[in-house]
Amino acid sequence: MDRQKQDELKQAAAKQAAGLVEDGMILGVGTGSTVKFFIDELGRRKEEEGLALKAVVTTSSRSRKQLEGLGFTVSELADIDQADLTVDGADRVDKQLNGIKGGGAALTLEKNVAVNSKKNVWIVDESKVVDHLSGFPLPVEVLPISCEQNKRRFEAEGLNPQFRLNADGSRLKTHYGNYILDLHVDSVPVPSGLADYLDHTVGVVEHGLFLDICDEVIIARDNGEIETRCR
Ligand SMILES: O=C[C@H](O)[C@H](O)[C@H](O)COP(=O)(O)O
Repeated sequence: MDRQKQDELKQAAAKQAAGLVEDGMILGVGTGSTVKFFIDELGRRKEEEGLALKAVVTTSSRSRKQLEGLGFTVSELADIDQADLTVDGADRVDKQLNGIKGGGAALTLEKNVAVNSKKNVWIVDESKVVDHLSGFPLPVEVLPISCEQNKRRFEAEGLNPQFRLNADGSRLKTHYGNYILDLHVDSVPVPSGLADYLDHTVGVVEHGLFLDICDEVIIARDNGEIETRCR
C-alpha cells in the first residue's frame, strides 16, 4: 500500500474516533501518525463546533505540541483522576484486541494513560490487523544502568534484542532517559506469558504488549469501509 493511501485510511479511522469525543470529557490522546490526524480533527471540531473538553492528557511531547498549537490546554496525568476516553494508535492488533505499541517509543506514558482511562479506542489501518501478534518488533523500555545485562538476558531467551538507534547511530533515548530494546521475534504465541516475564524482569520499565487494555478498535479497510470491533 502506498503512503498516500495509508494516510487516507489513518485519517478515516481518526475521523471516526473523533466523533466519539463529547463536550465535558477528560480525554486521553495518544501518539503517532494516526493520532496526528485525530488531533487535526479535534482542532476542527473545536474551531467549527466549539468542542469544549474538561481536560486533555497526552502521551508525548509531539502530541502535546500539536494540541497546544490548536489551543487545547494539556494537563499532566497526575493532575486528573482518570480519562473518560483515550484514543491511540497501535502497531499491531490481534483478534482479542491485544496489541503491540511503542513504535514511536511512547509506550510507557501510553500504557499509564491507557490503564487510567475508562475506555480505550485504537485507530488503525487494515495493515496492522493480525490473527496473532507478529510482524513488528516488540519494544521494551529499559533502564540504562542495567541495559547490557537485560540485553544479554533477552539474548539467552532467544528474544533477539536490538537497541533502537537514532539516525546518527546513537542509542535512542525515551522521554524518561531510558533505552528501547526491540525484541525481533517472529511472533508472540503466548502474549500473556511474555508480558508476565517482562513485567517481572528487573530493569524493564515497560513493554509494548498492551493486553486487555483496548475496548474498541476502529479499522479503516482498503476498500474504504470502516469496521469497529469491540471487546
Ligand atoms: O509509541 C508510539 C505508539 O505506540 C503509536 O501509537 C504506534 O507506534 C502507532 O503509530 P502510527 O500511528 O504512527 O503507526
